[in-house]
Formats: sequence, structure tokens, C-alpha cells
Amino acid sequence: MDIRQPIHSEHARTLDTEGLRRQFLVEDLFQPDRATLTYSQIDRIIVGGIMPVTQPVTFSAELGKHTGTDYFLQRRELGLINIGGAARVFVDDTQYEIGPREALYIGQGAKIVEFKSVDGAHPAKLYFNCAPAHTAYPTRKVTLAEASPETLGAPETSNRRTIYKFLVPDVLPTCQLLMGMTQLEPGSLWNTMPCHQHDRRMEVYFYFDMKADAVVFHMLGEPTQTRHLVVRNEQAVISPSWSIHSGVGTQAYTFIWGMVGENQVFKDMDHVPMTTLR
Ligand SMILES: O=C[C@H](O)[C@@H](O)CC(=O)C(=O)O
Ligand SMILES: [Zn+2]
Repeated sequence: MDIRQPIHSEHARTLDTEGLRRQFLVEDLFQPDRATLTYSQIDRIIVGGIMPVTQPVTFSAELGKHTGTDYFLQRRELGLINIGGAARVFVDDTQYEIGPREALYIGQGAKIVEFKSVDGAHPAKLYFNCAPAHTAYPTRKVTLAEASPETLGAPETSNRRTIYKFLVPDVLPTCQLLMGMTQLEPGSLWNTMPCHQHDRRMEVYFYFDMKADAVVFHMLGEPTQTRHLVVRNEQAVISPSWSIHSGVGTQAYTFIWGMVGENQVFKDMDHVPMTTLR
């Protein structure tokens, strides 16, 4: 488990490229036959990836040591979106078929969780966010069609994109986790500009669908103290509540966003006027 401490905005201002990457960037999310986990002490979100190739993957009993519980999800909920080949997920006594671009919400208290690829030659890639939870809401699969798609932006501003809201209160109840996927149209490069903050929630962006030589310049920092990270395919960025989160790619890309914190109101954003940015 990679542990990331919370970070004050005044500290973040002083960092160079390597320092910013160490604090905010999550790399190597998908490793064969194991789960990778990055634990941020900001709202205690865990960001990770699971890629079963030759054998099933489970959450090891040792994870309970990190969470101080008998088993990993005893006091946590988990949301995942599959960006790879078809997956089969076992949650206690139930089996779920999670196809490409489908999501699964696993409610608090799930004891035995196992992840398999249907075909190891086209392995599943399960990107997940996991957060502390206070009650057990039902485990449920959510398809792309159920994710209430919303298309925003325009070709003139290079930000035409569709937001699929998978885990939001309109679709299903969760304790605090919100998750969705935003897909850019070919030729569109910008996400989330004009940008925003939400003091009440932290957020994590995970970029994918990118060629090996493509990059996204991900913008972070306070609106008057912006910085950037060069992000490559299948890497994630942790965004504290005080930070903007927006990006521009060298080609179109897709990203998964996940939020935890005070409320679950997707539209509750503090929009940053373009004239404020520095
Ligand atoms: O708080 C909401 C999140 O930042 C994202 O949903 C924004 C996003 O997907 C986009 O504008 O493309
Ligand atoms: Zn946001």
C-alpha cells in the first residue's frame, strides 16, 4: 500500500516537478495478477487497479492491518469501472459479469471478493476507488446505458465530451462515493475548463484510452497558483479540495473521476472565473 499524506496548499506551491509528481501522481496502476492500492489520507480514499491475467485476484487479509479491521471492506465501500476485457467478479455468494466500460458498486461488509478475467489474453482492468462507509448499501452492477450520459462542450472550444455518471444518487445509493467516466470526442482535447473547485469534496482523475506517446497536461493547484503534471496512459492524479482539476491532451482521451467527502451533489462546484486563473 502506497500511503500519501494530506498536503497543504502552501506546501504544494513550493514543489518542483518531482515533488508534485510524488504527492499527486499515481503510476503503475495495473500489474498482472495483483491489486495495486494507493491510500490517500485526504478523506481516506484508496485508489487502485486490478488486472487478473493467469489467476484470480483477491484482497489479501493483510489489507485489514492497514484499515484496522477484520477484513478490507468491513467498514468501506468500493466502486470499480472496467477499462479492459470482460471480468467476472464474485462478491460473497453472487457472481457479476462486468463487461468493458461497465461499473460495479460493492457495498460495505463484503467479505469475500474475487476478480477474474474471462479471457487472460484480453485481461480485465478494473480501476477502483474505495472509501470509508457507515452502512451497507446493496452491491450492484451499473451499465453504460444506466449511467445517465450528458454531452457537454463544443468543437470550437475543443471540449466536446460525454459524462457518464455511474455511481451517483440518481442511479443508486452509496455512502459517499461518486464515480463516473468522461469520454472526449476525437479532436476535443480539454476537460473541465472553465475549471472549478469543490471545497466539500476531494476528487481523483484517472486518464486512459491514450496512445503510448500521448500525454495529458493536467492542471492542478489553487486558481491563482496553477501547476501542471505530465500524465500518461493509465495514470491517476489526486486532487485536494483546494485544487482545480482540468486537463488538455495531445489527443482525445477518456478519464474516470471519483469523489468523496461532505455531500453527493455533482453540480455543487465553485466555478473559477477565467479571469482569476494565473
Ligand atoms: O466535479 C466533477 C468533475 O470534476 C468531473 O465530472 C468533470 C468532468 O468530467 C468534465 O468536466 O469533463
Ligand atoms: Zn470536480
